[in-house]
Amino acid sequence: MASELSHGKPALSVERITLTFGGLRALNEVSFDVVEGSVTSVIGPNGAGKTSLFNAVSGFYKPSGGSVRLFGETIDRVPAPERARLGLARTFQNIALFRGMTVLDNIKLGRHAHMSTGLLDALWYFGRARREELELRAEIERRIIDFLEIDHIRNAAVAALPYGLQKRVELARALAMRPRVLMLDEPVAGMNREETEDMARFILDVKEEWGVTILMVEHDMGMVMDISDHVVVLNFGEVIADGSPRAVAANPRVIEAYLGAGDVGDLRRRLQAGKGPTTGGKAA
Ligand SMILES: Nc1ncnc2c1ncn2[C@@H]1O[C@H](COP(=O)(O)OP(=O)(O)OP(=O)(O)O)[C@@H](O)[C@H]1O
Repeated sequence: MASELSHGKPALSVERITLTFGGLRALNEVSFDVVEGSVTSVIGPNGAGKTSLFNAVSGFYKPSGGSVRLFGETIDRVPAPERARLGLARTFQNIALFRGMTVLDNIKLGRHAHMSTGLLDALWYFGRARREELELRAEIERRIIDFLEIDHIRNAAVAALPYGLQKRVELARALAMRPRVLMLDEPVAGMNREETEDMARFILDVKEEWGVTILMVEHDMGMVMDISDHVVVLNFGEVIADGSPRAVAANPRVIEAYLGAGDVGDLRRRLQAGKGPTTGGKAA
C-alpha cells in the first residue's frame, strides 16, 4: 500500500470546476487538491465525468465556472499546449503516438512542448539548435529510455510494438516534456496482468525517482488501491468521496455509487483495497 499523504503543498488545485455540454452538467463544482509528490487517482462509474475533468484540467475543454491552479498560479486562461510548457503533461486514453515513426522519434517529439517553434520546425530542429541544448536533451532521452527499459526497441516503428510497450512509449514521450505534474488517462487500460504490474512500478518510480506528481484516471481498482496516496471519487459529475484508498473503499456513498451504476458483479473485488483485479481494461 502506498503511503498516505494527508497534507502537503498542492501541485494542482481544482476549485469548483463546472462544465456543461448543452443542458448536461458533466461536472458540478468539482474541487480537490493534488498534493505535490503524490499519486492521486480519480475514479467513478462510467459517465461520472472523469474524462471531462481531465480535459478541463489539461485545457482541452473550457469550464463554465471554477478555476485550476498549478503550483499556486491560475492557469484558466492558458491554452492546452502552454500548460504542457508550464509543466502539466498528459497521456491519452487511446494511444496518441505517431505510429509510423520510431520509438526514439516519438520521444523526441515530447520535447516539442518546450520549443517555441512549430511541429515542422521541430522536425528540422537539429540544424538550428545550440549544441549544448541538444546534448542535454539527448541525455534526458537516454535517461528516459534506460529508465523505462525500452532501449532494445528505440529504433522500432511504434505500430509494430505490442500494446503494453506502446503505452510505455507514450509515458516516455510525456516524460520528455519534463513535467512537474503528469496526468495519466487510463494508463493500464487493455493491459494484461504482467503489463499492468510493470506500468504500476514505472508510475511509482516516476513519482519517487523523478519527483513528478501524478494525477491518474483509472478503472483498474487493484492498481488504483495499490499505488495511490489519495483517491477522489466522482459520480454524476460531483465529488462524493475524497481521501486515502482505505477510507474511500470503506465509504458507503462510494459503494452505493458503483451499485447504482450496475457494477455489482465487480464491486467486491473493486473495493477491496489492493486486492482487486489487475487484469486491465475497463472493469465496468
Ligand atoms: N463531448 C461531449 N458532448 C456531450 N456530452 C458529453 C461529452 N463528453 C462527455 N459527455 C457527457 O458527460 C458525462 C460525463 O462523461 P465522461 O466521459 O467525462 O465520463 P467518464 O467518467 O470519463 O466515463 P468513462 O468511465 O465511461 O470514460 C456523460 O454523461 C457524457 O455522456
